[in-house]
Amino acid sequence: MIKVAVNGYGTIGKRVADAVSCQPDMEIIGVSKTKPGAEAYVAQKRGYPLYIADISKKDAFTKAGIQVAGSVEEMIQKADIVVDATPGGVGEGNKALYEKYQKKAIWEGGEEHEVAGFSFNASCNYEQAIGRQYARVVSCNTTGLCRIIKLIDSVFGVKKVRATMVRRGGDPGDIKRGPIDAIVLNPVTIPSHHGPDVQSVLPNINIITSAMIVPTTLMHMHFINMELKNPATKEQVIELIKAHSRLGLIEKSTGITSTAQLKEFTSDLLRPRGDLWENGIFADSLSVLDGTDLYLFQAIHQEADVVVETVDCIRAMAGDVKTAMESIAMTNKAVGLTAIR
Ligand SMILES: NC(=O)C1=CN([C@@H]2O[C@H](COP(=O)(O)OP(=O)(O)OC[C@H]3O[C@@H](n4cnc5c(N)ncnc54)[C@H](OP(=O)(O)O)[C@@H]3O)[C@@H](O)[C@H]2O)C=CC1
Ligand SMILES: O=C(OP(=O)(O)O)[C@H](O)COP(=O)(O)O
Repeated sequence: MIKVAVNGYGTIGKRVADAVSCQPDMEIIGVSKTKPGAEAYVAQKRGYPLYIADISKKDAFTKAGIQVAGSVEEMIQKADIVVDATPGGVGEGNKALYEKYQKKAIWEGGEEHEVAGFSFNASCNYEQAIGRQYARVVSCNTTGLCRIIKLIDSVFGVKKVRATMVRRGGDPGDIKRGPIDAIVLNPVTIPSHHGPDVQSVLPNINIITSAMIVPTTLMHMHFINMELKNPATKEQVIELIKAHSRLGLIEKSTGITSTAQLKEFTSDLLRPRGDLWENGIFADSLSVLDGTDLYLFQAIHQEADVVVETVDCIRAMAGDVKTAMESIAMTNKAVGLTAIR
C-alpha cells in the first residue's frame, strides 16, 4: 500500500483524502490543519489521523474535542508520498521539509511549475511521471483544457487554441471571496496563466487564453476554439469524447444549459459532494465550421477535476502501475466515476 499524507485538508485536500482512501493500493496515513473547525471534525469522523502545522496549537484542538496525532513534520516522516494541498503559494515553503525527509511530493495548481519542475495530467503525460520525486498537478482550468486539447490534437492535430475562462469567484464554502457584483478581468492582460500552464504539460500546443471572474461559486465555464490541422466532423468529435473516460457529454435531451443545472444533476446522481470529476462538454455547443474550426463550451468543476488526477499522479510516482490507461481505470472505478453521457 502506498502511504499518502495530505498536507492541507481543505477544498482539494479533503477530496483527495477520500479518493485516496477508496483506492485498492493506497492508504491515508494522515491529514493536516492549522486550526480546529468543521473540516477537522470531519477528518476525525472519517478516521484520518490529524496532524497540525504548529504543535503549540495542540491545546486549541484538544479543547475543541479534536485529537491531534502529532506535528506535520511527524506526519511527513510516516508517508511515502505527500500531497501538498495547502493554499496556493504556501506549498512552496513546505518543500524543504519534503527534501529533509526525502519524501516524494505533489503540489497543486496554485504553485508554480518550478516548485516541482514537472507538471502533470494523467491523460497527457502519466508515463513521464513514473518514479518521479516531485510533480505539480496543474490547476482545475488547466486540467480541463489539457484533457480536451490532448484528445483533439492526437487525432486531428491542433494548429492553434484560443480559450476564454469564465472563472467562479470562490468555492461555495469560501465566505471571504468575491466579487459580489462585478465581472473582474483576471488577469486584465492576455494571456492568462492557463495557456503557459497548458504548455507546461503539452509544450507543442499553440494556445492563447484569457480569463475573468464572475459572482458564482459552482463551476468555471470555458469557451474554446481550436483550429485543426486536419478536417473533422461534429460526429467524429462527439464519438471521441464519448470514448474518453474523463470527458463528459451533456446531451440536449438533459435540458442542461447551465452550471447550476449541471451541479443539481451530479448531486441527484449521488456523486460524493455532487462532484463532477470529468469535463462537462455541452454537446449542442460543439460545432465544426469550415471543416477545421472547432468550437465548444465546457463546464469545469474546480473542486473536483484535479482530485482524480492527483490520485493518478500518486500512482505514477509510486512507480508500480506503468500505464495511464491502467491507473485511470483503477482511479475511476474506485471513486465511482463513469463520465456523464
Ligand atoms: N479550490 C479550488 O477550486 C482549487 C484549488 N486548487 C489548488 O489546490 C491547492 C489547495 O487549494 P484549496 O483546497 O482551495 O485551499 P483551501 O484553503 O480550501 O485549503 C487549504 C488547507 O490547507 C490548510 N493549511 C493552511 N496552511 C497550512 C500549513 N502551513 N500547513 C498545513 N496546512 C495548512 C488549511 O487549514 P486551516 O483551514 O486549518 O488553516 C486548509 O485546510 C492550491 O494550490 C489551489 O490553487 C486547484 C484546483 C482547484
Ligand atoms: O486552480 C484554480 O483555478 P485556475 O485554473 O483559474 O488557476 C482554482 O479554481 C483555484 O483558483 P483560485 O486561485 O481562484 O482559488
